[in-house]
Amino acid sequence: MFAAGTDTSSSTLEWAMAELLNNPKSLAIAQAEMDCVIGQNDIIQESDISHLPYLQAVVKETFQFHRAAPFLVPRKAEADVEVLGFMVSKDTQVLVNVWAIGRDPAMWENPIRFEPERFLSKETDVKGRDYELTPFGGGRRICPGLPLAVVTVSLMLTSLLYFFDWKLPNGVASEDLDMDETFGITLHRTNPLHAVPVKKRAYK
Ligand code: HEM
Repeated sequence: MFAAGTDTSSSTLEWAMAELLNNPKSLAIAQAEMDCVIGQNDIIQESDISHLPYLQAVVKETFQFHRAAPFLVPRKAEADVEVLGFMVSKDTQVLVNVWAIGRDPAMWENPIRFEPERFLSKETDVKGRDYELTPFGGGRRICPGLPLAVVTVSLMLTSLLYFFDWKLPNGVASEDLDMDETFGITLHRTNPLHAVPVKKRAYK
């Protein structure tokens, strides 16, 4: 439970920050939205998230682009079954490559570009009903931490962007930020993100 709940959320948050630093226009839009919605309250509440559509789109785009569990949890076929013309025999172990679904141009326009805007005009959600976006899996074994994870990633990201501006260290240009991925049970950045916070407002 601890491994399933911590590594996945922290890795998703790190990817979200990396993508925003790599895409300064998206970062500016997300921060401007927070300045407008949360204003000078200097405190963030869970209820603010529902008023931050761009932030929600950034979180969804991070889930779509960097699936924390790229192959979900292995399944076993209960019976012989045909899937898309392939015969899967009873008892075969099946891995669902949701990472590849997230990069499939047949499913997504510009799949390898970080574009939160794609979610502003779509109802697609991560709750296991839209098969092109299942970062939490689906069916009976869907991640039980889904609601908690969506809220914590959204709140942590909002806190980082509302209270701080962010720079890359040592004059690294945003477009040069290394975005290499390393696969395992969970998917990580190959090199941890180094970013410099610049205090923007005080926490009350
Ligand atoms: C960004 C955060 C997270 C992501 C992307 C994520 C993703 C996943 C995925 C893909 C699965 C497998 C589902 C399947 O194969 O259909 C899973 C299972 C699981 N997750 Fe999460 N998870 C996250 C956060 C959490 C949190 C916060 C908790 C608990 C507090 C949690 C607890 C679990 C547990 C217990 C399972 C195993 C469920 C089972 O096998 O029946 N996860 N998660």
